[in-house]
Amino acid sequence: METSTANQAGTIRIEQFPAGLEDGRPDARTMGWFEAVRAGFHDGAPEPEHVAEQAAGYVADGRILRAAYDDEARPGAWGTEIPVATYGTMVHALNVGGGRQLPTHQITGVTVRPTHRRRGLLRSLIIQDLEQAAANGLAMAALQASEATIYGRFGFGAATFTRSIDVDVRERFQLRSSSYGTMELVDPAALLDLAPRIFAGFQAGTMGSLDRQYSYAQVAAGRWQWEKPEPNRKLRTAVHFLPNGEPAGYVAYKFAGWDTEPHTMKVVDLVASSAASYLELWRYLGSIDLVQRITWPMAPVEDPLPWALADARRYAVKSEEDMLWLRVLDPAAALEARHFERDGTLAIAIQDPLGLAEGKFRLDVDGGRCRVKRLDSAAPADLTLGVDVLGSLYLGGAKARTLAGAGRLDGGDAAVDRLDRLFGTSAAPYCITHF
Ligand SMILES: CC(=O)SCCNC(=O)CCNC(=O)[C@H](O)C(C)(C)COP(=O)(O)OP(=O)(O)OC[C@H]1O[C@@H](n2cnc3c(N)ncnc32)[C@H](O)[C@@H]1OP(=O)(O)O
Repeated sequence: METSTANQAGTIRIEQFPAGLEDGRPDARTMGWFEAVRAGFHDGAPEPEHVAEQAAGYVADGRILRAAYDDEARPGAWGTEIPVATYGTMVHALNVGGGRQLPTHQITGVTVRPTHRRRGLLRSLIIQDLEQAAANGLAMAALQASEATIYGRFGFGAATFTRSIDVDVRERFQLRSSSYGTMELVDPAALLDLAPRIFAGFQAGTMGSLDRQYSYAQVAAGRWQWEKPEPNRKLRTAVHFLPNGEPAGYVAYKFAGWDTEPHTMKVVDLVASSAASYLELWRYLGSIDLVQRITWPMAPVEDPLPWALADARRYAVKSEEDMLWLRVLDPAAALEARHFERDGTLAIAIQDPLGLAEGKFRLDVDGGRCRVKRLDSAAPADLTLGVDVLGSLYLGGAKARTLAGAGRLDGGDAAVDRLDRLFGTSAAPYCITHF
């Protein structure tokens, strides 16, 4: 697909194409996209020995790439085949509670060349893409934001959060519970098969989790690093097996080096399909000799670990960050897909700067299922909120009371409480998939 957009940068040609391989190499458009996206995130030029594997990963993910080209050649400038803006999408399942999964439109790899920034290129790309995703029947879009100030204007709200933690594992590290099942150090290669299997258990049981793309099993297996498809020889991996022999959790980790004080083990990936497995992974990490600290940037905000420790002060939260941002494209389909823990009724007015989710809707929740009816514009609403606020509320990761206090939604106290009761979840949503 090809379109043109006239913006303050002049006429820019936008193309949309699937990530592609030709004779085992990225095709020309995919290669140009790689060049541009790496420059956009301040990485070096793509390394010839890596691009084929990376492109194969993109193909496996079914990624669709968008690229904006400025065809006006200037002497010595980067070739016109290298886009001035990049944008990528793929679709994976989002756990929306009660084990239900909602196909979700993921946006990634958004960059605009410094020479073309702030001329409306991102705006053109994202509007075109969101409209297309909605027309294709996708009810939800998601991204992770490099800066918190960019995507609210396009209807995205922060929906899940994670903690970066340091755990002191010197002599006093001890769990209150007795051990369960067995931990085994395994060859990282075994994770190629085990990691997706274990993650499937996590995905099925964790509201807010997004299914993972191709690169995750490669990283857990030590075949790739996060930054590039190059083996990670420092990686160690251990698996938790239930008493019946089923693999239920894994941790991939690497030593930070003897020069790092305190001596630190960095968790690269940690996935547990149950709370018990989660604690066994930590029991294992805490038992590694010569290590004084474990670091992990993806801990849950409602983390059982400090409560499981004999000394909770071994556990320090270094920061808490937004992780998944959600954008409702179709309110009726998104809300009807979600599981609700309580029944109730509410009429909401949604304001959407792009018009996609604009309107008034009545929510009737019965037995965990929501039925949504569109109301006419004159109908009264209990609450008025922006579509970005709905994105933050959707998984229960933010409370209406908090957002009302911030002046982000309009309505009486009783309606705000009703929304919180309706959308409340027994566990905070949790996503450990970067994309
Ligand atoms: C999902 C992801 O991939 S997140 C990664 C995002 N990419 C990066 O952080 C890489 C470095 N940054 C960039 O490449 C660019 O600056 C981008 C992609 C963030 C913005 O691209 P641009 O083409 O300059 O944005 P564009 O001109 O369309 O701006 C659209 C609106 O967003 C605003 N905006 C753009 N970037 C930013 C920013 N970094 N902070 C705050 N506002 C911003 C603009 O002011 C404009 O506002 P308005 O239309 O409401 O007046």
